[in-house]
Amino acid sequence: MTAAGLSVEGVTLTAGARRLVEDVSLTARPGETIGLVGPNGSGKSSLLRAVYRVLRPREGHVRVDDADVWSLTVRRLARTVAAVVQEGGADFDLTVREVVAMGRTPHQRLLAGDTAEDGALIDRALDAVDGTALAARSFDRLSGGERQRVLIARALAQQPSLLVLDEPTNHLDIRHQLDVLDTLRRLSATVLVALHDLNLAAYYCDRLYVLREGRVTASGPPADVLTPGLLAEVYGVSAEVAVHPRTGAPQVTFLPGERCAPKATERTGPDASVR
Ligand SMILES: Nc1ncnc2c1ncn2[C@@H]1O[C@H](COP(=O)(O)OP(=O)(O)OP(=O)(O)O)[C@@H](O)[C@H]1O
Repeated sequence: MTAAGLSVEGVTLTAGARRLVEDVSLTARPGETIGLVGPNGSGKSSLLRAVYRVLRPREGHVRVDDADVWSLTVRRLARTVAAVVQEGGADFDLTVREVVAMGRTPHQRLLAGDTAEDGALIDRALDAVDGTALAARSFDRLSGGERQRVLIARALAQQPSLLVLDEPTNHLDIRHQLDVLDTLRRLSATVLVALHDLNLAAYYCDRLYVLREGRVTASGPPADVLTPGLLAEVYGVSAEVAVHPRTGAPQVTFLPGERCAPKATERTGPDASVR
């Protein structure tokens, strides 16, 4: 598995007359783990959809290793980019192992079955999400968290150069959240992941992009981005941020009794520097 560079350049996404994302630029160097954070409706899922080529930008480009994603064949795209998305819970009527094996399809010749190497990759992907014991179970009868882990295993089996994940820790208990994020962190692939949990984002991501109302409002290493001022401005919450003495990562402690309103998006004063 190799890692790809990602370059999102001035992307604007629309649905009818509505602008979902406006003039967003983002880069990921090969092997980086990039976190997308921001309030509900800020455009994270829409931006991810543009990266895995479901939403075509109205303006701008998404390039993976310098190739516009819209110029790739479907097969080439599937060998390069894997996605774990929120709407991925389709009814498959397949066993867990069969669902994970679907990740190998882009690498196989037409009608060729799984090779021994495919089998080993499927086993390894299942093991990485603590899913070996689920292998013979019906995917449709799994719990929400079990399904989520299996869909992550399918993406791992795909051996992508770029892995795009929308809230992959949704439905997972804390142990499995940490296991999944540890696994992503160890991958050589480039990872773009939308996360709501700012402390997990701070610990696992090399850099963060903060979206607000469809625009990037701040970006950089977590320690630079996750400041009390930014959290008040973007989320309208009071928080303290300290470097945790054991993990070395910024740790956000929310102060629920001191909620404040998010600031208006118009930036005319000195605060414009957070952009
Ligand atoms: N197909 C669509 N038609 C109209 N509006 C849409 C469409 N898809 C998304 N939106 C709107 O675009 C905005 C951004 O949505 P998006 O799902 O990208 O946000 P998000 O940051 O992922 O939110 P969340 O954290 O709640 O998952 C929202 O206001 C949403 O209602």
